Amino acid sequence: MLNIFFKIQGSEKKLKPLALPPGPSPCPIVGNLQDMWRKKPAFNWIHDVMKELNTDIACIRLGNVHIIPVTSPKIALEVLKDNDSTFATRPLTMGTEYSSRGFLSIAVVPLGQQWKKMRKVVASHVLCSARLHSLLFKRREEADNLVRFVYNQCCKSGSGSVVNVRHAARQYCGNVMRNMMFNRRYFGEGIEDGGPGFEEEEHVESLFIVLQHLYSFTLSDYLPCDAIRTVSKYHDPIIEERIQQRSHHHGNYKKGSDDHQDLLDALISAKDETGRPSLSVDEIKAQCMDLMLATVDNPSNAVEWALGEMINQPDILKKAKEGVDMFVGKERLVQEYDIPQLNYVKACLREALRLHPVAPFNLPHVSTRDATIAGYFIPKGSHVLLSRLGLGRNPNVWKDPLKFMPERHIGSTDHHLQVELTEPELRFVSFGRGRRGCMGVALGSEMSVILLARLLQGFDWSLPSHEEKIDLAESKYDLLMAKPMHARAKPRLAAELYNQLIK
Ligand code: HEM
Repeated sequence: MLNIFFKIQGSEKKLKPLALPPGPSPCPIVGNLQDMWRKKPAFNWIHDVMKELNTDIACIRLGNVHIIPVTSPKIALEVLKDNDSTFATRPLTMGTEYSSRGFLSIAVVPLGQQWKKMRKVVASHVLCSARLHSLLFKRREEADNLVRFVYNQCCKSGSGSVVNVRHAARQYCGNVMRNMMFNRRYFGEGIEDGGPGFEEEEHVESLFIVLQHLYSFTLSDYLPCDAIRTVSKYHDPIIEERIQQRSHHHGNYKKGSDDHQDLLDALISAKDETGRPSLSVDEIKAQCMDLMLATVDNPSNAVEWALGEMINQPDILKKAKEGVDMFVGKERLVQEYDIPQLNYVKACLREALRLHPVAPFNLPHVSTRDATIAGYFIPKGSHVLLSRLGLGRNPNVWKDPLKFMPERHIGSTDHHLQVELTEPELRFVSFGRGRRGCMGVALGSEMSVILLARLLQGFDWSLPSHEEKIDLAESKYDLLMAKPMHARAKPRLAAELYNQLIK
């Protein structure tokens, strides 16, 4: 059989064949492609196959590529901890090549000099704690705007109004990143009540289309191209204009004035050892796209699911609200400096990230050489997919895995005092770990906690009339809630607190 790798074992120098992980037998040439297409969505088929074979690691052949899904933390750690450097590159796809302008940015770029350079520039100039700290006021503006936007919807009716939580959450994420990156909330005129205009709707919607298709198993390279063009249509003129301005004001652009730089300024003004700009115009454009894509989906999806689950379990909702009231009170709005106190809110978010990940798999990790994982042969070029779904819902790891139970994250061994959203033990995937781990742990955590905490503190949430439960069904095609979550919001703080947000 072709798929067997012979390994010389110890001093005996006996040839011992290592097998590939178990999997459905592949047809010649196309492998398992036909099976997978017949049984869409692909991730369901893959998880069904693994269940049938009773395995936490499998091998699926798509054409000549070995896809290796993994559903146990032990094996996941073997990949991202013990063999991190072997599995640190990404697949080459048309979609990712296009979205990164020819592999110029970070997240989807294969391991190499370009990835290294961009990761270094972004780590030291863009996502460093000094920069994030200096842009706190922008995140605060957007946290206020979120409350204002929801409040304005409530004011339309005395008993509270039904709010589209998905919409509010996604727009908050888009606003935060637009404000931090481009120093603006709106590409166009915006809307009086704090909500998005046409441009912002189109921007955020296009980001989600790109994300949905980046590594999908379907041949959908054309759809994301349109969406990428739409995002670029908004970003690129701002980037070009800013680069021009900065080159005109070169003389006045003092180093000491770093304080008010937004992320775009930070990218433009980054210098290499010789004092020349580190990044080309294309690299800046690609990196802005990359950061925008990386920011919007996880926090908004986690909060939408968390709040839906919490409305269906009022005890949990009450406990989370009481937590915020106890540490923050009702006299002022919750802020980032409160986050260390908000352990129960963070436990709810961890639970949402575990049970309702935004995507079935982590970003793919491709091996740069042959390797052995869980005693199986993993050939060079394999795509290892840590299953966010399989890990987070693994019944050998989690009791009642399908139940939303934030308590499971409180006081567990590695979280004595502080609940964090990170999960380095990979019992579920939140930010991953290792050299391809998420670069936005601090920002992503802050955004998620503030988004949920502001919604909980600012409003009493309940079911829309005539509904007995929030419908927590998943979409047929992915892991999003089948329908955008709608719930009734009623202001619960003094009117002055909301009114002072109205600009
Ligand atoms: C709750 C929010 C977030 C979650 C759950 C999350 C999760 C992840 C995950 C699972 C990965 C892939 C890790 C891997 O390949 O093993 C990743 C990669 C990445 N994330 Fe995040 N992320 C979040 C927010 C952010 C934010 C706000 C930023 C930046 C503004 C960001 C920037 C990145 C980048 C640049 C990568 C690619 C790293 C690389 O390939 O070298 N993320 N993130």
